[in-house]
Amino acid sequence: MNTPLSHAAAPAVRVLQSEVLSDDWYTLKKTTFEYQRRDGSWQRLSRETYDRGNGAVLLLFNADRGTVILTRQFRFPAFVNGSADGMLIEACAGLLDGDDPEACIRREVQEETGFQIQSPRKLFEAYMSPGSVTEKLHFFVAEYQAHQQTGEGGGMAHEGEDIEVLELSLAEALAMVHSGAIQDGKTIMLLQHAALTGLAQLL
Ligand SMILES: Nc1nc2c(ncn2[C@@H]2O[C@H](COP(=O)(O)OP(=O)(O)O[C@H]3O[C@H](CO)[C@@H](O)[C@H](O)[C@@H]3O)[C@@H](O)[C@H]2O)c(=O)[nH]1
Ligand SMILES: [Mg+2]
Repeated sequence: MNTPLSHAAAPAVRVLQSEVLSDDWYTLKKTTFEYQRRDGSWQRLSRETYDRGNGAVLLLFNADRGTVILTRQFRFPAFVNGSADGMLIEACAGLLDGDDPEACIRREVQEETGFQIQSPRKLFEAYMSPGSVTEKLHFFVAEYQAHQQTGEGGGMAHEGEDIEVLELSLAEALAMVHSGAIQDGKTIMLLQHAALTGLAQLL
């Protein structure tokens, strides 16, 4: 067994050829490259990568009430992969679209939930599906008070968004993770982080 740092130096990669397979919405490429294995030998590989940029996600919470705000919306990829109605419960999230992660998540929270947040706190960053999707997600938390909800949320109807805003206790949300009612990875990560830390210590 090796220590985690035994292959920490940047791996040697020689990109030989890259081909765009689809760029109708975001970009799917097929790239052929040579990778130097740990024993020094070079191996030719081919991988498809779907590049839709990076994203940000935020858990809105109220420590006094013990609650969180989540969203519920139709996700077609989940629908084609076994979700009965395709409706997923998620923390508010969006694609960076050229913004920095904090500006992005402020905008998305406003559009999707109607809340205007004060000071989001960055927790960590994570690759969510690194075998094929390039995306890195920036994780945030922010405390909310009822008076900060200045709009209805719901997302951008002209872009096809139809987002329901839910307020749940953290305990209810965690029970929904265990029952399978919440099946979105980023949301499970944030809820479990909140459970480990405790809502009062999240900020
Ligand atoms: N026309 C078209 N529109 C699309 C397509 N794919 C996405 N959209 C639209 O692009 C917008 C993206 O909305 P955002 O709120 O910015 O992103 P998101 O889909 O919520 O993404 C968040 O969740 C993802 C899934 O967990 C994350 O991957 C992502 O990083 C982010 O956190 C939505 O209006 C959606 O309908 C497509 O193939 N075609
Ligand atoms: Mg979104």
